[in-house]
Amino acid sequence: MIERDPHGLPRSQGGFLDASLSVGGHNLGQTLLELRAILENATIGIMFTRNRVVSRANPLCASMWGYEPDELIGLPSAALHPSDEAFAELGREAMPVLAAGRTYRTERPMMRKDGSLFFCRISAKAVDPRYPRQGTIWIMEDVSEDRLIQDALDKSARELAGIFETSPIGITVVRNARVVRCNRRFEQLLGLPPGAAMGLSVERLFARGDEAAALISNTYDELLAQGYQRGEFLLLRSDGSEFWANCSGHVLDPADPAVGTVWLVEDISRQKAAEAQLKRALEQQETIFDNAAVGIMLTHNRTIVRANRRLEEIFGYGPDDLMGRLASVLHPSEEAFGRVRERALGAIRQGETFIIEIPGQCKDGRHIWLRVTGRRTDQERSSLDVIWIFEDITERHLAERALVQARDELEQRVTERTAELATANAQLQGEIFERMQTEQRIWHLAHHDALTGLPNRALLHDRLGQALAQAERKGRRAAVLFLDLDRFKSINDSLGHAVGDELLKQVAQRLGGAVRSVDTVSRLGGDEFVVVLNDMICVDDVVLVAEKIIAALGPPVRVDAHDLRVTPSIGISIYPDDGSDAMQLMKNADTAMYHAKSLGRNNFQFFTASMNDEAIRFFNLENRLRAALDQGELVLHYQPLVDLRQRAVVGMEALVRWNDPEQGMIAPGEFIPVAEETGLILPLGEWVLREAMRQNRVWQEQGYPLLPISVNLSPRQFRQRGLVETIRAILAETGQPARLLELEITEGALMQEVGETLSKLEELAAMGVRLTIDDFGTGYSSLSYLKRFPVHKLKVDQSFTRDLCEDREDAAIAAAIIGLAHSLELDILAEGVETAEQLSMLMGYGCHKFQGYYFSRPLAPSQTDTLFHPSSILEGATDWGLVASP
Ligand SMILES: Nc1nc2c(ncn2[C@@H]2O[C@@H]3COP(=O)(O)O[C@H]4[C@@H](O)[C@H](n5cnc6c(=O)[nH]c(N)nc65)O[C@@H]4COP(=O)(O)O[C@H]3[C@H]2O)c(=O)[nH]1
Repeated sequence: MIERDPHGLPRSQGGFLDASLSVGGHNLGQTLLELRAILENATIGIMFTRNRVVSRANPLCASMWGYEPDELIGLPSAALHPSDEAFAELGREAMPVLAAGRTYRTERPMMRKDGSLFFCRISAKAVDPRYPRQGTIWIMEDVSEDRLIQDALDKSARELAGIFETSPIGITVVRNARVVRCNRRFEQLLGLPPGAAMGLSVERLFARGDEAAALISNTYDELLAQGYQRGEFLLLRSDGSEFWANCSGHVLDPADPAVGTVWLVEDISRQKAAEAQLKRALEQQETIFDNAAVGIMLTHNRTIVRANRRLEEIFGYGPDDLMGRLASVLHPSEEAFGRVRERALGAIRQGETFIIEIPGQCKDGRHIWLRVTGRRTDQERSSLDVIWIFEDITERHLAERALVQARDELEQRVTERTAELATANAQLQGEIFERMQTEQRIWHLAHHDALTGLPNRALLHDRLGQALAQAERKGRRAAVLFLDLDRFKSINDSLGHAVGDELLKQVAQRLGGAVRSVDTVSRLGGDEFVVVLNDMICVDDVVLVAEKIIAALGPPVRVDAHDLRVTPSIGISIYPDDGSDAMQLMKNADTAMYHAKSLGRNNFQFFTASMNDEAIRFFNLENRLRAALDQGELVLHYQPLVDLRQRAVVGMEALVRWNDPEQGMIAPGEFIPVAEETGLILPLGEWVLREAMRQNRVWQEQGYPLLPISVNLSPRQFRQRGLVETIRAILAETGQPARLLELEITEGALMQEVGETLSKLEELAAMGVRLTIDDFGTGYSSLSYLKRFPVHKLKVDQSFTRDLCEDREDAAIAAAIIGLAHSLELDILAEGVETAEQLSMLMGYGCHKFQGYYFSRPLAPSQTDTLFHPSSILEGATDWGLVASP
């Protein structure tokens, strides 16, 4: 076995490795010795491995790994590595290279014996690539220190690169006036794409190209002299726009300026713009200050340090006169200034704006009014700097004072006027109240009957309209009761208006008591009343009310000393059966009322269609009568008035007839009431008067004896104004003496408006006209009046004559009337005498003058034989032996 040294080489002493050993002529021993010397003294580690075990290593290797030289030989190669994985990785990388006979190079961490690591640069090569088992030679170098330096260098280079690339400031390295390096920011500032700045001439970067060269050379000179240079330059972007840049440059190596310079480039366009803006603002502020329309003043601790032109103008000072003076100079007095200052200081010290309106004093002593605004300009300093604004409000102040004065005056006037108005208003209120009361009175008067206080026609229509609307809404009925008091006219005529009025009042009260409060009782006028019954469910209810009314009016009405009996005739129309509107219903109720009257009074009648026909007939009759009057269809018949004692005709009564071409002769009973109601009686009556007088003249001219003619005067005709004049004119016209005219007036007509009647009768009597009371006994006559009236004759109404023989009461009345006439020394005539019995009885009562069919019917004027010589006169005279009497 060959003895080996710690490096794995055969030991020389006592072995084959000595200088004498030679092979093939080479001195092998010498070679080995030289090799050992190399290994032992090499400054790099040399190691041989075979089968992943260290087979030989020089001392440096041992010291590098911290082993004793002997300890390395035979050590597995893996023990030298930090881990088995690191060793395996090296193997994977190195094996292919070594097998290819090439040198494998690497730098890797290795692990010392003590576990510490060091960095090793390695070169390895196979001893014989053909025979891997021959092993591998490894050249090792400890590069840990280099490595640390390099790492530090790399780190700082990375940090610099990071700064370089992320810097918000453009950075460029310039060499020979060209950009040799720059960061992205630098390119962005110039508007260049990445890499485009490289190699650019510095001159190209400047906006003013012509100035660039001089600028650059100056800058460079200073840069080189100081090693540092800073300046603001106007640079040019690639798109032609310009920007201001702050550029600071450093020489990279002052010892060798040729290495170049580094420049930091910052865009200060905004800053420049802000500066320009600030400058402009200051200039503007200055302009405003100088030209402001208000006075502006700056004070420092009460001293005026600045004042604008306007302030000087306001106070009448020259330019800069106020500078350095105390602010009190602008106030009327030191005390006034002190007071203002005291008030202002609190607010101003707290940084608030102080506003006040005060008087100020001009240079010439004149006082003006000012609005002063003050505000502190130095918030932090201990001294007090204040800006004051002065507005001259003298004119406004004066105007305001004038206004206040005017307002005060106005208020005074308003107060006075208000008082006046209040008085006027109170008066007005009073007047309005009075007027309202008057209006209410007027309304009441306009809508109520003055006598009874009942609703009048106008209000009735209103109420009726409401009742109909209500009935329609509820699907009920309403009734209209038209009520007329039978024989009221007679009472009125005979007992006077006062009695009649009182009677109507009491009737009104009784009617009101007979119906419900919701119903309406109204008076149309005269003795006509209308009752409206609301909300009637059936016609039977209406019957009940009508009966209630008749019952209510049943008991006699006490007026003065009279017990008056009035009975109603009631006509009823029902809504909607008898008409859909107020007018129709009223008309139909009226018609029904006439029907009730014609049926004997004191009863009620519902409207029927036949009644309506009757009304229509009445209407037609009126029209026809009017035409008849015009067309001369009226004629007069005459009936003789006989005096049996004289056995002579002592007068004629004119009775009108209507000779209708279609109907023949119509009796006055049919058309006189129509004429009376419509007013046609006035022309008709006048015609009768004229015709009667004319006929009498004709008879006189024919030789017949002079006889008075009796003419009927209807009540309306008698009341007619101008009646006396008309009669006088007719008598004159026909040439008849007044004593040949006898006027027959009914009792009722005479007893109306007694005073007027009396004067009219007296006028007629004075004229010579004779007056007869017709139908005596049917109305109410006051004996005292009878005595006073210039009446000549009474006519016993034919109703008493008719039943004289059968009815003792009628006989008694006839006898009484005849007796009355005698006692009043009035002429007496009984009408309607048809029989000898009647004649006999009447003569027995002392009546000698008669009119009736017994002597003659009314005849046409041509029948003079009968009219002037009624045969019955002689017969009567014979029968009753009157011929012999005187
Ligand atoms: N049953 C019966 N009747 C007899 C008898 N004798 C006479 N008469 C009728 O009795 C009426 C008497 O006239 P009167 O009482 O003035 O009543 C008159 C009078 O009030 C009125 N009248 C007639 N003509 C006129 C006139 O010209 N003017 C006015 N205002 N009224 C007139 O018409 C009434 C009726 O007149 P006439 O139909 O002509 O009726 C007349 C006459 O024809 C008799 O024996 N028996």
